[in-house]
Amino acid sequence: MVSTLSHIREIERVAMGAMSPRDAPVIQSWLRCLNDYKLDPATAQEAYIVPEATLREHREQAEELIRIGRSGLEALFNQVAGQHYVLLLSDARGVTVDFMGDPTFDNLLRKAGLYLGSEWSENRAGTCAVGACIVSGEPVIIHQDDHFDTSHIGLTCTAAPVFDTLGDLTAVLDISQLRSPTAKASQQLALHLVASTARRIELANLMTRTRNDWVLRLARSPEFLDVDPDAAIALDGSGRITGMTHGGFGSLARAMNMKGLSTRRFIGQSISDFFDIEVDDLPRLMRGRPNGERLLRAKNGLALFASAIAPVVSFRGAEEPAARLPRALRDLSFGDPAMEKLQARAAKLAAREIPILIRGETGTGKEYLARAIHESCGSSGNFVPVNCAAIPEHLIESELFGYAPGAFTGANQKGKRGLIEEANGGTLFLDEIGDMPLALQSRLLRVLSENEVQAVGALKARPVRMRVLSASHRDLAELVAEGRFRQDLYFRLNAVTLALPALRERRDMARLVDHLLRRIGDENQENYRLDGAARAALMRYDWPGNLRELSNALRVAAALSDRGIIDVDCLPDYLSAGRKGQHASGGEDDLRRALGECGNNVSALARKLGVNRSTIHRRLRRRE
Ligand SMILES: Nc1ncnc2c1ncn2[C@@H]1O[C@H](COP(=O)(O)OP(=O)(O)OP(=O)(O)O)[C@@H](O)[C@H]1O
Repeated sequence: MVSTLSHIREIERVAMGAMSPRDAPVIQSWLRCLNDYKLDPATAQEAYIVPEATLREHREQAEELIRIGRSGLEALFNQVAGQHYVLLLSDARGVTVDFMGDPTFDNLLRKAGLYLGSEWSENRAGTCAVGACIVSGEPVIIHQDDHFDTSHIGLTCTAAPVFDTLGDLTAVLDISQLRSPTAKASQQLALHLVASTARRIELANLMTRTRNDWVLRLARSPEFLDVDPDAAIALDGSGRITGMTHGGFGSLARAMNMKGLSTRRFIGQSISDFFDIEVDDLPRLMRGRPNGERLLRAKNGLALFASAIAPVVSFRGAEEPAARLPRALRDLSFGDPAMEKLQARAAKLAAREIPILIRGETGTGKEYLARAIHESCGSSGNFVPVNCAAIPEHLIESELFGYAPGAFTGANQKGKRGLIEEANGGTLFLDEIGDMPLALQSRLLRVLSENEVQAVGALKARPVRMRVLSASHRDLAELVAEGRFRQDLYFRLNAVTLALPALRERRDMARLVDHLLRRIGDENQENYRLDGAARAALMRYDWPGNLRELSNALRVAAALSDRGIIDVDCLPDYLSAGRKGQHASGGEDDLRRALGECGNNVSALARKLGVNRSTIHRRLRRRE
């Protein structure tokens, strides 16, 4: 094996621009380690295993992926049985959420980081298969001293990406060995195995998530059409593409001479834009017909075998589970599996006084969900939202706890009832709870454990009883680990977590858009309709501002429409131009630039981005 010193020297030579016989992805990753993450090849760092609470959160968020990926992992593990391979399934942040390895080597594997909870992001671990795959989105072999960090140069690791149906990287499947032959070519079979398992996981994921849609399986050879197709596409009732297996469709798109591999470009477009079929032709491609008849042709002439699977649940059927939900929780989603699961859990929890932590990016509807839970619980008290990030720090205490008459100079003579008391008998919704100052966290904890509140300057505490819902877009477990959030309060608020998916992850986008348009139409007593190009632009966009941004964009579009027809000109410029908008989830420098463009007016920027003012303030503060 290569010595540590010669490895460091080689990386230094590459940094100086020397030619290297190594593969391009390895060199690119080394340069990222040096230039972007400022890693030092001379400083070896052992594999990092995240704390147990963090692992639990990552696993909870990847619950469905783990379930779907499991059988793929098991099949692959059986294929390589006896060869001392270890399989890791990591999430998009590089944390290993599922693992399969020989328990005899447990200690060695854990030390090498080939274990549950190990973090293989490139900026932490240096060049490694999982990290390089996350950055490039391509399958990759990182063999022995391809690794950047000398701690890992004994390992061989091969990884393939797993994309969700909309084309976002959602996981990485990795196959590794502690010891292997010196030649990198020895891992080619591993590369093939891991890539085909990733393809199957993508297919299984598509099949689970698109129960209400048609699925069109495509293969270049008729024999594999029903058992192992090259790719699959999901289509809604009008023939619009709602999802696909990314890896498989990417290679078919190449064969169809379509430039640009991003499958996002296809979402929302009609199937007849790419193939010589209409939605009405799908039944003739169903199983049972001879394979020879199940042919379709791409626009460039490429012939493919196709097998269509009808929606498992009809649209009417899809409404049945929703009908069993309390009214307030019903129109939260329209066939998105993750949201349906969340709605069912929320309905069960609504009736009990269990504290719930709602997680989700800005604008995903955390407050909307909290209100729906409150309305479903049958209490007659108030719903009192408190945005902990928006209230200035010196006012939070008196706002929340209230104050006694003459408690401090400038206070109202009669004193003031705090928001906690306002919520007595109802629901207190603590939004952005991660921004609550530490000193007040202790006081809040006391209220929750003792069911009484003491106003500022008051001699006696008053009894209160309410349900507490809280929300954060930040990782509270991380704040706890950093000592910025009290662990006891975290456990008290987080009896259970409901995680709202980002809009770009949702599978019911088309129906959600129709629902929001219907709602806007009811308010304006008008009927709105999107033309094909406008709908495609909406489907393609990333929606960093989530539901708030979407709902604002539709409101503006409705106002600009002619006789209710919404075309691309009615959409915000950043949508109709097809570029990604400048948005609050981008870098803080982008945010400063965007703020400058709005004349440093935070309200104007918040309106433009479709987020709350507090979100902008918070992100700017984080930069300071
Ligand atoms: N399921 C839904 N159906 C329709 N509109 C929704 C839904 N969820 C949220 N919205 C709308 O989206 C906007 C944002 O929702 P909300 O304020 O609840 O998000 P949030 O996650 O709490 O945002 P923030 O992180 O900025 O506090 C609101 O205008 C709300 O009415």
